[in-house]
Amino acid sequence: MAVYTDISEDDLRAFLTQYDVGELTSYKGIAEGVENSNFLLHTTREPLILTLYEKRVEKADLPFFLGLMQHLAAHGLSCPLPLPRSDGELLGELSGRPAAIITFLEGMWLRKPEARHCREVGRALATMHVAGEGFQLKRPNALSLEGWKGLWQKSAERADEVEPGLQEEITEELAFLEAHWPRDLPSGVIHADLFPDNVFFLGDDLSGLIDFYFACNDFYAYDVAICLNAWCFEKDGSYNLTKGMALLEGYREVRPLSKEEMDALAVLARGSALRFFLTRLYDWLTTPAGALVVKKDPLEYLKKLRFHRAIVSSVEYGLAPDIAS
Ligand SMILES: Nc1ncnc2c1ncn2[C@@H]1O[C@H](COP(=O)(O)OP(=O)(O)O)[C@@H](O)[C@H]1O
Ligand SMILES: N[C@@H](CCOP(=O)(O)O)C(=O)O
Repeated sequence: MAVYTDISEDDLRAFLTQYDVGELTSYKGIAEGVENSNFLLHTTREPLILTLYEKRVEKADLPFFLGLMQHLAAHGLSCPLPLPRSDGELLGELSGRPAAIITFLEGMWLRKPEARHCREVGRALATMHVAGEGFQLKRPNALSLEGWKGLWQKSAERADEVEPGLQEEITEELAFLEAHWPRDLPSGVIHADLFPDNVFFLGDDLSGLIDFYFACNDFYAYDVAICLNAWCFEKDGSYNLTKGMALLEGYREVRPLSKEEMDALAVLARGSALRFFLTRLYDWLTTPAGALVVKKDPLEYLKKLRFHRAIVSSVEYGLAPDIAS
């Protein structure tokens, strides 16, 4: 459960006087998520989500995230909208944390997504990439090569506690990625964390995307690689080619992938696997026992990383042989 910061009813009521949302009738902490504290608010009008921004979110980045949601919603993507306060600001403060209220998105995330859902996700990801064009604010990806190195320095010494030999393996992987990371692919605003828990469905229909708090400017194909990792592997660690094919086809229905992007998929997937491995490893080693959060397993991403190392052609991800190399 991710509620790092508690709120009192009095403080919440005082906070809400700055918004035109009706009367608060109830509120509760949400037992999901990893990064921030989220609360579901019921009012005499519509349900709302209150988010208190926590450790990994820089306050200076919040105008980017909140402005992006407004931009994407205005350009045809289904996603939550931040509510302005009576003074026009999107951001306030509650219990000593930066805080915002966003609209409630109907739907549920899928515990067992199937290939047809992966196709929808591919389409939605490409729709987001297209909708993000023209968004004026920029945010470099803090969790790309330089960020990985910083995270690794904080965990390297203790990595072998998680699996013997990890220190050497990850150090070599970082060196490989530094030498082979693409320099020039089509880029723009990416979601950067489009995992199943951030995509809502109503029945089989995708109802919207949430959690834009890792969004940044980076290669579009890197976002595709993040989704392949997050959606197309089975619990036993195997890659599901049918899901990969569906996700890539869905994406390409909305935004074409160039040959350069397709050729780069394996290295981007390695980088993406390393990125989630490193944040999970850091959290694994540092989250205090008893914290109200479910820690995610870094080794799941180590297995994915090893899978991508063995890829010789992007056909293996599900791209048709005539367009893959
Ligand atoms: N706009 C929203 N509408 C409905 N539920 C939401 C919304 N935003 C967050 N939630 C709920 O809160 C949970 C955690 O949100 P998320 O943004 O993923 O948190 P975190 O950034 O901490 O990972 C989601 O799984 C969902 O249940
Ligand atoms: N998706 C990341 C963790 C971030 O969690 P989220 O709740 O913000 O999606 C991972 O799986 O490591």
